[in-house]
Amino acid sequence: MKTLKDLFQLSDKASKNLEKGILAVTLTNIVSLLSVVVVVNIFSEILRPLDNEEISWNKMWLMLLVGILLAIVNYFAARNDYRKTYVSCYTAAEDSRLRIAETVRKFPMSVFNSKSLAEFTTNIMGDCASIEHSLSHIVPPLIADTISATIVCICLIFFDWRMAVSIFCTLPISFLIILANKKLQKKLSQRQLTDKLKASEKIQEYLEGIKLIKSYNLAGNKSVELEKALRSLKDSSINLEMKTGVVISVAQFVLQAGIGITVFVGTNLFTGGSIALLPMLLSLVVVCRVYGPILSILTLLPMLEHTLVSTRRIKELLAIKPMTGEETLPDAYDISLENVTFAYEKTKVINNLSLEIPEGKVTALVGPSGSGKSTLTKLIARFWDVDAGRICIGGKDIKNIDPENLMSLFSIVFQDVTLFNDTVLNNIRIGNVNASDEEVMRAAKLAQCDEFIQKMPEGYNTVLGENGNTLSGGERQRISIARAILKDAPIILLDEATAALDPENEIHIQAAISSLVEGKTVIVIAHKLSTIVDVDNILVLDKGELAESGTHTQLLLRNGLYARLYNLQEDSKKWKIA
Ligand SMILES: Nc1ncnc2c1ncn2[C@@H]1O[C@H](COP(=O)(O)OP(=O)(O)OP(=O)(O)O)[C@@H](O)[C@H]1O
Repeated sequence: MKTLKDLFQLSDKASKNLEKGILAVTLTNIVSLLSVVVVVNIFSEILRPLDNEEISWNKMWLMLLVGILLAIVNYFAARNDYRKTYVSCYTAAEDSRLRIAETVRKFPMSVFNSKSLAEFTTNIMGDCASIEHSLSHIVPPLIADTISATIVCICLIFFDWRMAVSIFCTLPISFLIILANKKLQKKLSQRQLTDKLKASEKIQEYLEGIKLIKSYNLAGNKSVELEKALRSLKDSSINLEMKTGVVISVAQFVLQAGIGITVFVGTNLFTGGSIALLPMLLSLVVVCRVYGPILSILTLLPMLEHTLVSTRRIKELLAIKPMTGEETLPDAYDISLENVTFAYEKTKVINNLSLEIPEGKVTALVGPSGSGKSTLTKLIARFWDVDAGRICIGGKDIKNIDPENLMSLFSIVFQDVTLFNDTVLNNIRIGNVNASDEEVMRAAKLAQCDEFIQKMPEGYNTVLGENGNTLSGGERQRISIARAILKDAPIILLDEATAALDPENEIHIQAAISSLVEGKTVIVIAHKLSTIVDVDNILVLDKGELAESGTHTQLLLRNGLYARLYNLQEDSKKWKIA
């Protein structure tokens, strides 16, 4: 019952259609049982001459009319059943998928740390498909069959209670067998779906790491892991099917023993003269017709249990609290951190950090690897919420600003650039979806992209392919800068934009960045300290704390961590590969 409630709660629109669908299936079932009554009545009339009685043609015509009416009702009910059921199942799946996609967008990044991409894909595609299937193929027949079997049972009790008892006496035992195995069924379903998820993760890992696997000759090792996951999935799937199959078969066998009991009881009652031929025949026909829906209930119940796992996973996902905030955006863009502490899991990455980043100036973040530079920029953009302290922009605590609104204040150039399988024009337009073609091209020119884009087969209309694999690292970064220029946000976060580039590309990128940062509040994470010697302010982080701050000259004079890092880099320029 709880499973059904959960399923219905997933989509209001779908559940309304589903109710109509269920009503239609019930009607179809009842019509098909009534048509048996009509046929039996016609036969009993045809057999009358054997008892030297006259056929009642009035009754025959009435039965014929009822038969035609039932056929018409059956046609419309079946049509409605089909339409409403399928509309509702696809609506529910669409609603769930859209709700998940919408909710996922607002999740704090901590959720992505604890859940793999394969898990999200499984939730959005696999679990929703499972709900789709259960709403189209399990729930309507299950409810409708239960209603129609109950109605038949009640009618039969009034018609002849002895026949009713013989028809339904095995039913409670069959249900007990199914219910007694509910726990086992749940365990097996859970295991199979977990194995399915593991297999998806392994396939994704294998495909994503294919370059690495080839270069390190890991094909053997990695495919062993993949094979193991797939074998485990096969085993748990077979286990689930076999054990469920055995339980269902036993329950169905017990139920069908009722046919023999009905024949035995009916014949005895008839030969004993306590039941007429017609009611006895009717009971025998009904036993065959009503067992169809009951057998299907016995099969559908375990399948519904399987859906419960998917429904629960989707409910859990939708229950994750998104980041919220009601305050309006600030008018000023100076950034201040007050005693900020943050840990990804347990280890503190930012430790009681306080600092100021002035508006309209360039501030560089430097420090040894792992000192928390990237983390700090992610906290400023509210990808994560701080554990203690606060971060303010223009005096407003960012925890009180809706993250999506807040994002409009930032243009971010990440180290790894994501490109979509779309035209160059549309890939840049991600910075501002309302920008005209001319505006996109202007941003591309400022970001030094125009030259290489013009050389592409179809210029700005060239489709980049899967993640823009055909572009060089420098070209990807320039596209990313063009996006940021197009967004024209007041705060720029630059994450190592010039790392690992050849000198020519670096000159292009520096020119692109100069266009981007003009008049903005800029935070740049720099590993190449030579690129930031002229910036307004340098913040040196060490183990999540502010070690030093000042201009390049001030910091060199201080002869502390910055001076050490700078001198090390200057020395490393003299290194050669022997
Ligand atoms: N998503 C994450 N989940 C868990 N730990 C993380 C995550 N991202 C970073 N860390 C850890 O937090 C610490 C700080 O990482 P961060 O990337 O902020 O440092 P960084 O100074 O930018 O380093 P680098 O210069 O090498 O990029 C590191 O120990 C890192 O392993």
